[in-house]
Amino acid sequence: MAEYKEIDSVAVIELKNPPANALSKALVTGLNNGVKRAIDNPRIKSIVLIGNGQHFSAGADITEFPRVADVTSKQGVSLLTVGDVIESCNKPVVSAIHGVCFGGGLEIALFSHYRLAVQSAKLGFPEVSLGILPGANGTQRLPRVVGFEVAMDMIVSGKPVSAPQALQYGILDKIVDGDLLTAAVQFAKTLNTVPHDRRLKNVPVPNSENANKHFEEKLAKIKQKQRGYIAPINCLKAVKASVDLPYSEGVTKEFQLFMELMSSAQARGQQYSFFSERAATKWYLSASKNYKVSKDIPVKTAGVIGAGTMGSGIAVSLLTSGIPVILVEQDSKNLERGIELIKSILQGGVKLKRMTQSQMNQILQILQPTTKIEDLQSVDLIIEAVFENLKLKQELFSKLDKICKRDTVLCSNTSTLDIDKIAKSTSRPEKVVGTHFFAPAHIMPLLENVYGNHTSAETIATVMKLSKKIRKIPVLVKTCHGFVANRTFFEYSQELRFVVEEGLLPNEVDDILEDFGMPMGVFKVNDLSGIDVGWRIRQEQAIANGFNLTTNTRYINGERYCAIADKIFQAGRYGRKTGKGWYQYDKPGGRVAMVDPNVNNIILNHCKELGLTRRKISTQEVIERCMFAAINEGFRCLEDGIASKPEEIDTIWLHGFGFPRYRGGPMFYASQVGLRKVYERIKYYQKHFPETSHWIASEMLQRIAESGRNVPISEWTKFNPTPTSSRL
Ligand SMILES: CCCCCCC/C=C/C(=O)SCCNC(=O)CCNC(=O)[C@H](O)C(C)(C)COP(=O)(O)OP(=O)(O)OC[C@H]1O[C@@H](n2cnc3c(N)ncnc32)[C@H](O)[C@@H]1OP(=O)(O)O
Repeated sequence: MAEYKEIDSVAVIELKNPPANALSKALVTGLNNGVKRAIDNPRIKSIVLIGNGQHFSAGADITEFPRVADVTSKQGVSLLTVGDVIESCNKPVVSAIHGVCFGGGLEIALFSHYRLAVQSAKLGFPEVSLGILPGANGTQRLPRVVGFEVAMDMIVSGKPVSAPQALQYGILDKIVDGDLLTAAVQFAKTLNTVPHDRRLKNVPVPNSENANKHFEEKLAKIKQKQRGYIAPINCLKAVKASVDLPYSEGVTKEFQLFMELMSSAQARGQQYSFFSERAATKWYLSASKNYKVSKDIPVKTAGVIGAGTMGSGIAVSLLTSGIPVILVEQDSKNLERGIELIKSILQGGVKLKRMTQSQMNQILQILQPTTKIEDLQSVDLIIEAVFENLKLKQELFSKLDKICKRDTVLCSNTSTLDIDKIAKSTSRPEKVVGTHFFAPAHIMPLLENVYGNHTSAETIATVMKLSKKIRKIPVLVKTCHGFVANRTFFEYSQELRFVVEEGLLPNEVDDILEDFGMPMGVFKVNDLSGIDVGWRIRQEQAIANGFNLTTNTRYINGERYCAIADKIFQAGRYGRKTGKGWYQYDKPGGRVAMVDPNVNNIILNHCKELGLTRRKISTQEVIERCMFAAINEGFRCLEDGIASKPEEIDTIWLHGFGFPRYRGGPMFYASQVGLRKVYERIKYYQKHFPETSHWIASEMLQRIAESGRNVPISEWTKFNPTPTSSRL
C-alpha cells in the first residue's frame, strides 16, 4: 500500500493503491509506518512522498465513507494522525506530485514541508462535489498559503488548478522537468532542517483584510447559484474560520462543519452520484458484448447532418475535442446560418476565456461546411440532427448507406424514435446507433446512447468512447419510444400538467419544483424547448396511433389527457422564442419569465368549459405525483430492459435534466423515501386517478416493496421479473 525505499540519505515513500491511490485506511496506515520508519532511521535526512502509477492521490477513499464512524474513530490511523506526524517531523518532507493531487492527497501535501510537481499535475479540493469539505485541515492550511480569497474560491468551487497556477499561488515550491523522483530526491538532499514557517499551522493567513466582504459576497452567490446545497456554505464557513480563529480552534470548527456534512443526506446523494456516473459508463449486454472486451473504431473524422441548433452544438462538441467535422445542410442559406451559430458559440468561449481567438481560428480550420452529402463518403462516423420525423430520417439513412464507406458508424440524434426503424432503411443495421444529445448540445453533459436489436458491440464501444472524448457523460440504453430520458420525463411533465388542470398555476408548480432543487420548473423548460415542438410530437404520436387530437380531448383511448398545452399552442404562444408561452417574456428570445394573466385565463376557461372544479394542492402532493410517476416509469424501463441499472436512470436525470445532485437522482430519491412508501403512494394515486396508466405500479417495484426488507439500490435488479441484461 505504501512502499518504502531509501535512496542514499533520502527515504522515498510511494503511495500505491491503484488506480488513483485513494487514501484507504490501509494506505494511510502504510504511509504512517513509512514516515515513522524514516524518522527512526538516523541515516535518513529527508523524506519524499510520491504516487505510484498515474497520480499522486485522488484523496480519501470514498468507498470507505459510508462508515462515518471509521472516519472519526480515534482508533487506528486517520489522515489527521499521519498529517501531524508529517508536519511535526524534524526531517524535511517533500511531496512530489504528478497526475492529480486531490482532497486528502492535497492535505497530505500541505502537511509536507515542501511541494514539487510536474507541469501537467492538477491540484484541488473537489470535496464540495461529494457534499463534504476538506476535513483533514485543508480549510485551515490552504488559506495560510494562498490567502483567504483564493482558498475560498478553490474550496467552494471544488475546481482544480494547474501546476503553473499552483506555483503562482505558492502552493508549489517548484515545477520540475524530467523524471519526478530523481528531481525530488535531488531537491530533498539539499534540505537539512525544517524552518518554522514551513509548518503551515505556524503561519498566519495572508491577505485577509477584506475577508468579511468576500465572505458575504460569496455567500450571496452560493445562495443564488447553488440554491439548496449545504456543502458550499459549510466550506465557506470553514475557510472563514481560518481567518477568524487561531489554528487550534479553526481545526475544531472545521471538524464540526465536516461532521455536519458527513452525516447529511445531501452527502449521501452526492457520493452516490459520483459512483453512479461511473457505474453508468460500464455497459454490459453479454459476456462477449461489454465495455471490457468490445473494441471501438477510432473516430478520426466525423460528419454532422443538419446545422440547426442541435447540429451546430454537436459540431462544436466534436470540433473542440479536435475531431474534424464535415457539416452538411440542404442549402447554402441554412448552412451559412449554421456556420454563424458555430462561430457565435465559439466566440462565447473566447469571451469566457475558455479559449483564445487563435484557438478558435484553429478550430474553424477543421470545420468543412458543405451542401453535398456525398462529401461524407469517407468519414468514420456521422451524426444526423435533422427534423424529428421518421420518414425523413429513414430516407437520409438509406442515402448515407449508399454513399458512405462500409465501416462508417451512422448515428441519429433522435430523442424519441425507434433506432431499429431507422436502421432497417440501411443494409448495415449493425452500424446504426442513437446518440441523443441534450440542448444546448455543446453544454449539456449527458449523451444518451441508444442501441437497437442489431447494433454491434463495436458500434456501441465506438459511441461510448467518443462520448468521453467529447467530454460527455455517456449512458447506454436500449431502443424504445422515448428511450429512458423522455419516457420518464414525459410521465413527470404529464402529471404536472394534470396538477395545473386540477388547481395550481404553472408558476406555482415551477416554484415548488425549483424549491425541490430542479434548476428550472417544468413549464419554464417547456417554454425553452418550444411549445410547438411538444405539440408536434403529440400530434405525430396521435396520428401514428390513429387518434385525432382536439383541444377538448379529455381522454385518448381511455387515458386521461390534458389539452391545456394545446390551447397555449393555439394561442400562438410557442415559448421563449416568441416571447410568450406558459409565461410572458420581456422580448422574443428573452430570459425573464413573468406570470401572464392571459395564460391563467386560458387555464381557468379550460376548466370551466370542461366543468372541472379546481382545488388547493399541497407541495407534498405535487412532488409525490411528478416524482413517483417518473420513478414508476424508471422501474418499467428496468423491467423492459431499456435501462439495465437504476444508476443509468439517475445519471440521465442528473446530467440531462439537472436533477439536484444532492438528491442523487429519482431512483436514489425513491430509495431514500423508501420503496414501500413509494409503492403505497402509487397505489393510492392509482385509486384516485384510475384513468392514468402510469399509476399502475411496476411489478419490480411491487416485488421489492413487498419483500419486507430495505433492499439496497445495488440489489434492485435482482427483483426484475424479466431481466434482459446483467449487471456488472
Ligand atoms: C476527521 C476527518 C478526517 C478525514 C477527512 C477526509 C477529508 C478528505 C476527503 C477527500 O479526500 S474526499 C475525495 C476527494 N477526491 C475526489 O473527489 C476525487 C475523485 N476522483 C476523481 O476526480 C477521478 O476519479 C480521478 C482521480 C481524476 C480519475 O479520473 P479518471 O477519469 O481517470 O478515472 P475514474 O473513472 O474517475 O476513476 C477510476 C477509478 O478510481 C475510483 N476512484 C477515484 N477516486 C477515488 C476516491 N477518492 N476514492 C475511491 N475511489 C476512487 C473511481 O471510482 C473509479 O473506480 P472504478 O469505476 O474503476 O471502479
